[in-house]
Amino acid sequence: MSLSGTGLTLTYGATVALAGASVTVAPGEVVALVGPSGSGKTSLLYCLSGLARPSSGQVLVGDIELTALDDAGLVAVRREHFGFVFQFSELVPELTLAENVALPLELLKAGRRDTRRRVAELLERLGIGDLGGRYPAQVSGGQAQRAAVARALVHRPAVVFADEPTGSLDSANTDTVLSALVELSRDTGSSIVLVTHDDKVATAADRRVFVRDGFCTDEVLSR
Ligand SMILES: Nc1ncnc2c1ncn2[C@@H]1O[C@H](COP(=O)(O)OP(=O)(O)OP(=O)(O)O)[C@@H](O)[C@H]1O
Repeated sequence: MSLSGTGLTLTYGATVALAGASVTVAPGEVVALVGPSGSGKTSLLYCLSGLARPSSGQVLVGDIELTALDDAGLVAVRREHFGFVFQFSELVPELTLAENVALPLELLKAGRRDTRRRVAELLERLGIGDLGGRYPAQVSGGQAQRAAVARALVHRPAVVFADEPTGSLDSANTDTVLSALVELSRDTGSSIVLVTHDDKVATAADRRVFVRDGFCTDEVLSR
């Protein structure tokens, strides 16, 4: 599914976070949003993913107009078509890693056996196959972030949104988490929209989109 945002604006009181930003992400494409601090990268990611409503502009996911949906419609699209990875893994502390990874499939009412198989396969591929029974507090930050990547991809979403997914990791864990995210998304055909300050992470993307003063366009980027 392609994803596009057109003419997105977002204001917080007197602060203009987005000033008419436009970006299109092709199916399977990995796009890094880069730019100075406060330029609007996270705001853009939030508007594209339905975590925030733009003040004006349009977001299309395939032929679904995200910006026209009510809250229940937004939740349904996010559950089925999107996956999320944040800077700190934000796993549910009361659930084991395997239970955390299974959550998106359970919300979509997937069968129990398929869920168990898919969760085990992903944990294995991420090198944490033996940690499925542990709770988030019992694993390292890098291991928790790998589980967060598994959770974002378990339901084969159209788009994974990742806000500083390696921002809290050392360089070895950054490499592991980043390559897992990109490789697994190739398998599932998911596109990735990621916000990063790390040049190495941005280089792993198919394309970089420069956000400045709440603005970006695909034309500027392709220069
Ligand atoms: N919840 C909020 N309330 C008020 N202002 C906000 C809020 N979120 C963001 N802003 C403001 O909107 C602008 C864009 O912020 P945003 O977080 O999108 O930038 P960013 O490029 O992701 O920054 P960083 O790289 O520092 O994370 C900034 O001026 C910021 O202070």
